[in-house]
Amino acid sequence: MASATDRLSAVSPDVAQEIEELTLRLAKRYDGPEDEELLRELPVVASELPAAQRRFLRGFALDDALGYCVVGGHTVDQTRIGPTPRHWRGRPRPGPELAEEILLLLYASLLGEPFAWKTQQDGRLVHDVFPIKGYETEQLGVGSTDLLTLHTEDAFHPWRADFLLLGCLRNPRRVATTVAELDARLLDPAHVRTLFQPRFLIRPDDSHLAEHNAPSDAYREQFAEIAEMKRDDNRVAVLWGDPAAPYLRIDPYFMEVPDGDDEAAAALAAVGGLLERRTEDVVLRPGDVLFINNHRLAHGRRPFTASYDGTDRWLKRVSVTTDFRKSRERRGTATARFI
Ligand SMILES: NC(=[NH2+])NCCC[C@H](N)C(=O)O
Ligand SMILES: O=C(O)CCC(=O)C(=O)O
Ligand SMILES: [Fe+2]
Repeated sequence: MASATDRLSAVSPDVAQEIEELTLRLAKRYDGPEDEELLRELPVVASELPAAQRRFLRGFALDDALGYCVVGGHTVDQTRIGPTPRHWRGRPRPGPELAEEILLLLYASLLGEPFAWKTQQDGRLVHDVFPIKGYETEQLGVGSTDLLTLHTEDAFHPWRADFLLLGCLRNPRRVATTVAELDARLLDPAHVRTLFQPRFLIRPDDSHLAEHNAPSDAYREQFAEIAEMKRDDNRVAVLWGDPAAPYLRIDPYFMEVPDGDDEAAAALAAVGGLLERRTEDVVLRPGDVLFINNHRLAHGRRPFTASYDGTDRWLKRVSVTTDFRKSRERRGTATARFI
């Protein structure tokens, strides 16, 4: 078992203030989270983050053993960021929370390159996670009243994130993010063998649907591809890598097994059930950054009732890849960040 010190790192109030000064300075200098100059500078400026936290994250990434860790203690100026928005579309850009977005991007740059999808949140680099009216029962980050079921982020996609960062701006009613790591020793070896084989159908989750994005002709091709993948017979393995400590790729809500493959059905139920039984709650506080190893952790969110009065839970989300080349064919230019 990992000890709490492996999982948690906190910056002191003094250091938090220095970091806030840094990110506020950067927020003045750059146009927004997608500013090319900012993105180019990220790893250079990230050297101004405290050595202890950089070392902590280096261990998290290199050791590749834990599913998640948290760096906490950052300052979030509740007055400056303003009320939790009603929607991520139609907001001033940049928003008053640019400093917090930059903090996430700085941390992201220590792990790899931040990237995003043309088919999610109208092609933004930093996503919002807050409840939106009308989406209560959706299996989306912007849902609320239904449990957000355990998933690998963008599990359907071969170029899914290696790391996922969730930065908490506010969470007054202490709604938990759910986390589940896999201990494959607890699975029947026959199930493990099956899970290593490409016998599982997986489909894009609903956040990539055209109906959840503003109509954009520019990305017509990408949405058509998502629609095709929804229909496709895309068969993947759930486990891969080191047989003794396999990586995980799972989103049972959007998965099936081919008709008649009872072995695959039993194995998928077994791993899903194990993850559910081992699920823990992580309640993020403002100023916490949750780092997810997207090959080791399945995550989700407990159900809650939104108030839509500006005080709702508000997180920011950034995807990170350790290998930009694998998506190069689709990114137009070497520095383009949208797949
Ligand atoms: N099991 C699931 N609900 N998977 C989809 C997760 C939500 C998705 N990542 C979003 O941006 O909203
Ligand atoms: O709200 C959370 O804590 C997690 C959200 C999430 O998993 C997502 O947006 O994909
Ligand atoms: Fe997620």
